[in-house]
Amino acid sequence: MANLTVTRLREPWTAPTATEPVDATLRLPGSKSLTARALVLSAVADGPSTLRRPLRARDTELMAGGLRAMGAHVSIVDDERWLLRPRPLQGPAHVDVGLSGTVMRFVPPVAGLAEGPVTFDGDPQARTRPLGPLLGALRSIGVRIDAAPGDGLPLTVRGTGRVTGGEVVIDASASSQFVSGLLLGAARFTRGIVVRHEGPPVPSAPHLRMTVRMLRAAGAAVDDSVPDVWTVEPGRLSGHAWHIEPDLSGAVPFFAAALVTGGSVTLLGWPRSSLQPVDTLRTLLQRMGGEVTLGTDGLTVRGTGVIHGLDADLSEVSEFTPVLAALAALADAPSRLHGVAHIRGHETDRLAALARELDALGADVTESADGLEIRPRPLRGGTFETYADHRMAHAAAVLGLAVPGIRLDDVSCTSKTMPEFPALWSTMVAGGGHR
Ligand SMILES: O=C(O)C1=C[C@@H](OP(=O)(O)O)[C@@H](O)[C@H](O)C1
Ligand SMILES: C=C(OP(=O)(O)O)C(=O)O
Repeated sequence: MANLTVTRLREPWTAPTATEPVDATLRLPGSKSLTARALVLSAVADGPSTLRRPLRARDTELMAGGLRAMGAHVSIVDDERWLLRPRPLQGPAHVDVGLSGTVMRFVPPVAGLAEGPVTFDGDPQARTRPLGPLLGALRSIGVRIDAAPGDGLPLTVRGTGRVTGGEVVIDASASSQFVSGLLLGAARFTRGIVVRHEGPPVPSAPHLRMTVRMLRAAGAAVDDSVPDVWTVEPGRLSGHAWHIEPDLSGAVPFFAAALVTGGSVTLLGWPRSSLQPVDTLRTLLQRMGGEVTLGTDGLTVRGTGVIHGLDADLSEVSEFTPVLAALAALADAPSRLHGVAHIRGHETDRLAALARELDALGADVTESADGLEIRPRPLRGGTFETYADHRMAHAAAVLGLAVPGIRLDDVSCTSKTMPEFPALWSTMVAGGGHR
């Protein structure tokens, strides 16, 4: 099966160093996770949906492209509004998953509902990301799938237009996205679905709550009252007007800049009640020395001139690990970040990559099975490899605020979730960023 992915051109970048505290008010792009779910739910709904302020980035364009390839009508009215009209899902189709966990885990269950074969492949690193438990679960509810040895990409879902559904048992400890993927299309399965997780804890609980809340908003009957069991009744989903919140994980490096420089960063457009784990981020940043407030103008983080070390289980918010590790390397005391064994299966093995790159800059880092111990030391500039991982690039940018001469081998990986990252970041550091 051909890999149709177009190779990205490497873009080296030297992270700008801050000569004064940042003071910025920014509007950031929409949440990747909310946009991905809104697209999938809209594709299996009965009527048209709109997405207000969605994320326009590689991951969500690939999601839209995959659904389009199977027949959904996705139109980008403008950057503020996308329109999705569901159509009968059909193969033959090809879905390029890029390096996106959401595309590779949310679309195959939906492809089971298509009539005809749907092939999936992605970037070379995508082929090493865990997928087997999801494919096994889908097979157990009647979906035919041919996959590469090791049960990963490239693969073909041989859709028949219907999925029987019913009860599945899965070990979702490698990724919460297995469960979210099974649930998102399940209202359309003949018998709905009961997903029962068996194994070490499922990470990323806030993302599972997001899936459940968005399914309910689309009209699905969902029961998540029993720990590790999720039930979606068969039924129709209605079209919905989705309002996409700004991306919290994408916001983390900008907030970190306030801590590193003793400055202030306000992100506009934060809802009072969020589907993302804002309170967890607030607690973590406060423990590291920041002041966090949610006001009428947005979410503001102020640095107080100190960065404290942090001992924290990050299993619920593992996406934050790279940037928090960068903060930890600049802190006034050692840190222990743990509970995140599964991020070895993210865009890259993030624990190994962070240990290697922080070490190369002079930090004293010990990698454990499920985390990192970081003992701050004076850091020096040098090349920082990003391993095609947007959040490694974010971590390097944060370090670069305080350490001159940090050169990223490639910053284009930030296009996965925020193509405007290098420009926004440079504007913020140069003293701009007011809107
Ligand atoms: O469902 C989602 O949108 C996500 C779930 C999490 O995945 P894992 O549970 O694999 O960490 C998170 O890290 C990822 O960036 C987005
Ligand atoms: C783990 C991440 O992404 P993905 O959705 O590709 O798993 C991430 O964005 O940090």
